[in-house]
Amino acid sequence: MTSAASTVALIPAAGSGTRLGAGIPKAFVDLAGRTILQRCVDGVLAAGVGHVVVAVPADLIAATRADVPDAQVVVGGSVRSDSVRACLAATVGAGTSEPDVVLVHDAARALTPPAVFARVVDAVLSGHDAVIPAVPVTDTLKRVDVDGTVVATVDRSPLRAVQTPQGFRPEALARAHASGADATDDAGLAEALGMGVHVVDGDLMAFKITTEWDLRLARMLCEQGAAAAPATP
Ligand SMILES: Nc1ccn([C@@H]2O[C@H](COP(=O)(O)OP(=O)(O)OP(=O)(O)O)[C@@H](O)[C@H]2O)c(=O)n1
Ligand SMILES: C[C@](O)(CO)[C@H](O)COP(=O)(O)O
Repeated sequence: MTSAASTVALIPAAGSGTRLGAGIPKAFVDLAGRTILQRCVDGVLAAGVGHVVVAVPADLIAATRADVPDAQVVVGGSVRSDSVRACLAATVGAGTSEPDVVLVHDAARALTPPAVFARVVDAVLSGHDAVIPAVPVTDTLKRVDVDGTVVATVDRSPLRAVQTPQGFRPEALARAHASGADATDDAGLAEALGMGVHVVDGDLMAFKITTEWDLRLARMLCEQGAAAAPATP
């Protein structure tokens, strides 16, 4: 990552993890001896990010401050976009000196390699307002109706699965979130305003821990010491 640049990472970690079904908020689930959130913050700091802001459920603020003492901790919202806005308000909107780049990174993408951070940050510094990492789609995709009948096979060649960290110039991210709208990712809010969004290569190791299967895979990778090794798409 370009060392002279100042970078802030906003980490939404306030989700409940319904699809994982662990009985506790997903970011606080054990991942081979550390929580998912701790591993995520470890990765963000190892990538050279200067300041980290984490949004968590209100009742886990104190526990999070103990778990990730190097991070600023704020209360998240009821949807992901609200949690990102809570992080934004505590940093970019709080009158502190403005960073060169703001990253938004899911706690649930805990094993993201440093090279992905570097590609995203470098692309923002080279002049893009908004940058996302993405990987090609590898399965055949079909549109299916509510009765379970195939409507069409979709051309997958232009499609990409989008990951985080997503990188922005601070002003661009603030503008994207100004409406208070919700979207599945931050770039979606930028797109809705007509901003250009630049795509760089993601990495399979940046997968999102969403289901029990993902968690098993992440635990195996950590136990094998593979978490720091990049995996190409
Ligand atoms: N109100 C919310 C919802 C989600 N997130 C965060 O956004 C990231 C991506 O969301 P996802 O993986 O879908 O997490 P959950 O919303 O917890 O999962 P689920 O939909 O299965 O409940 C996660 O790091 C999650 O903690 C958040 O900060 N605040
Ligand atoms: C932001 C994201 O990880 C990009 O793929 C994704 O959109 C989060 O979606 P989720 O439904 O909240 O997991």
